[in-house]
Amino acid sequence: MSAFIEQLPKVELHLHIEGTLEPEMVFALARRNGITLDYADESALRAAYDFRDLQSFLDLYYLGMQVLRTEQDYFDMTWAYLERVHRERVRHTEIFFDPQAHTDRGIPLAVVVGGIHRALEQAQRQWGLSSRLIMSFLRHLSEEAAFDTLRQAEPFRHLLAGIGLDSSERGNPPAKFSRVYALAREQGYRLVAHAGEEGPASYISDALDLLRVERIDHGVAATQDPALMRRLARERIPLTVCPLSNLRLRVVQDMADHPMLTLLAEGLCVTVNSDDPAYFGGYMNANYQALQDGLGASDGELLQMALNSVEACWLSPEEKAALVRDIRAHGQAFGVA
Ligand SMILES: Nc1ncnc2[nH]cnc12
Ligand SMILES: [Zn+2]
Repeated sequence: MSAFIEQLPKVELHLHIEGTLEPEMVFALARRNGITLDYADESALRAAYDFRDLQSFLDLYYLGMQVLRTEQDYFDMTWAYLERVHRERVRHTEIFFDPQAHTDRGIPLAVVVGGIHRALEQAQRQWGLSSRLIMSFLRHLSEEAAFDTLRQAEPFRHLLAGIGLDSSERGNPPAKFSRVYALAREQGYRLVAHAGEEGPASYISDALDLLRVERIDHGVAATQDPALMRRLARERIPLTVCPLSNLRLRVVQDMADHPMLTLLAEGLCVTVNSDDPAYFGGYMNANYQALQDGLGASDGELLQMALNSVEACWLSPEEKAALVRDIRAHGQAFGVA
């Protein structure tokens, strides 16, 4: 691991907290909750992490999170992630959770949000590691179910910075949720959506025009549409790109084919993120390292991506300025402009 990457101050903007459940924790929580799993042990589960596409991953992701039952389970999962990324010099993180994947199993939203929020607060107190929480709707479910979830979230409105849209992209276009997004916008939520991961470039334009999102999660399909790329660059719409996720879900066949540096060279506000690190082979450092090793990204390009993450995040201008200073000082210490 390069010392430049290890010590670089980082911001994460695309992380599904349920995607941080390592097989060891899945088994520990299953034992604690008296749940029998279909896999013999941790290594059998890990061996199943060989994905053909997004759906084959999602099937296992929804299965793994069924071990989460109590407020303490949600705390432990979130705390394990925060401890890990604190060691990787992550200074700020914006975290997705999938409420419907829990409430549909009978877990109250108060349990889910309570456990996650308690861990986020402790990380802020203990290490000054700041965070925001983003509630993500499952796009394979109905518009009505998303409306219902938005209503259920009302008591927790003050703990939720924004809403997102994830799960099976193809066949579930942004238009399906335009009315839900309009209501969430009225309620003061910030808006993001997954678009252009497996789906077409038109889903990116639709997320901008129909959902009015301020950031696109993934967005790598933008390379299919030069006019869209120019628009994303001109409007400085951030893309929260996840290199190892794209490789493991076969969005790209090889890291050498990844469009990250093309997007950066075209002037887009691209950022580096881990998506579901327990499933895709690495947290933040590993994603930066993969761009360097597999794509030949220079330290200067990685520094620019780290600065882009600060630009794209939801901290105050003062907090952003402090982070920019630290990232630039890190660059100077390594002789990178
Ligand atoms: N990469 C991804 N795409 C869509 N939905 C997700 N849920 C968790 N990870 C996801
Ligand atoms: Zn994602």
